[in-house]
Amino acid sequence: MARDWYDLFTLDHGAPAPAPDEPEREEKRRGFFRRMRENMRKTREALQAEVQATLFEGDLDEATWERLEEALIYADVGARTTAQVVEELEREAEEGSLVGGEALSNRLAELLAKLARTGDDKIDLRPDPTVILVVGVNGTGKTTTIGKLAWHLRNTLDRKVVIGAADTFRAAAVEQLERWGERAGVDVVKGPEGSDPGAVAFDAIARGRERGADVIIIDTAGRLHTQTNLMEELAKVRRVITKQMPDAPHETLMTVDATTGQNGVRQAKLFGEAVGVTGIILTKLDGTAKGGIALAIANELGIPVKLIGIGEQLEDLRPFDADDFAKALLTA
Ligand SMILES: Nc1nc2c(ncn2[C@@H]2O[C@H](COP(=O)(O)OP(=O)(O)OP(=O)(O)O)[C@@H](O)[C@H]2O)c(=O)[nH]1
Repeated sequence: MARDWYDLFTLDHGAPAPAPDEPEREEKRRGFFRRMRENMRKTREALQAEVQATLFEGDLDEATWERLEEALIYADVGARTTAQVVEELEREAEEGSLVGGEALSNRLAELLAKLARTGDDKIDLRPDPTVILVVGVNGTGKTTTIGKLAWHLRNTLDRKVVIGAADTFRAAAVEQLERWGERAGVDVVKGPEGSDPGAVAFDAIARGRERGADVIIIDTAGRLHTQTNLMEELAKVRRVITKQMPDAPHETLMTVDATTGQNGVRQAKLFGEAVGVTGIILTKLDGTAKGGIALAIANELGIPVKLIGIGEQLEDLRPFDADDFAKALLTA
């Protein structure tokens, strides 16, 4: 059942985070799953009708597989990923190992989950302090996601967190972070408006170390005058961090807005090439019928999705679990 916050992070000596008692944890995981399923209603309903029409009703012929492919492509699972999954399902159905709509749709969920699992999908908090760089295009939910992540690190895992407000391009982003800082009980380090983002990142790490922070999260700009400027600036922030701590940043997370569909896949590719993204945070899955993009990013770019956003509430940011995600997409 649903991966939770305790599963996502690797803590001291590889030990999992101290979690609540199993029954309480299990209850929370069930709650997570229900909420995810409910909030991803748009994608689920769009897919479900087609899965019902293709796998549960009528014969399995050429037209069935084509219609299923169209439905998955519409849900933004991506052409390559869709082709792989449907080909495999068709092959297994022809061999006779899958009989009936339920067996077929369960297998479809399994195949989708398999493709959505890629690379290391945990976040290693063993480096002391752990530096997490967060990048992503404006409006994709970067600032609010950092706030929620800081809240969970502080309040669910009892980690000391410092946030560096290196999005010096947008004053409102700094204010937003400060509000989150107060709410989560974590320090926010900022510079004067328009100051050098590298300098803010540098100060945040220095301050975090002085204060004995376990985790330092660096916010960055999502828009500049040109895209080239932005990529250069992000690469520079990264270099400043590495100069100060040779093995940092330990994690570079990128927010991608699920409602932007395949455009999000292109963004992830671009940022990945410029700053070496190690994990995706896919936001706004609640507002789209195209939630399949999580599968396309993982399978086509080989970057693991580590967190998903399924709404604006604090509890709507959660660790990504490929099996649960596929189930939430396909089960009635
Ligand atoms: N429905 C929904 N809204 C979200 C989710 N994540 C973030 N948002 C909302 O998206 C809007 C933009 O979020 P921000 O955090 O300001 O985005 P940002 O990427 O930091 O944008 P800049 O600060 O402009 O770079 C806010 O209204 C958030 O509440 C999500 O998972 N679902």
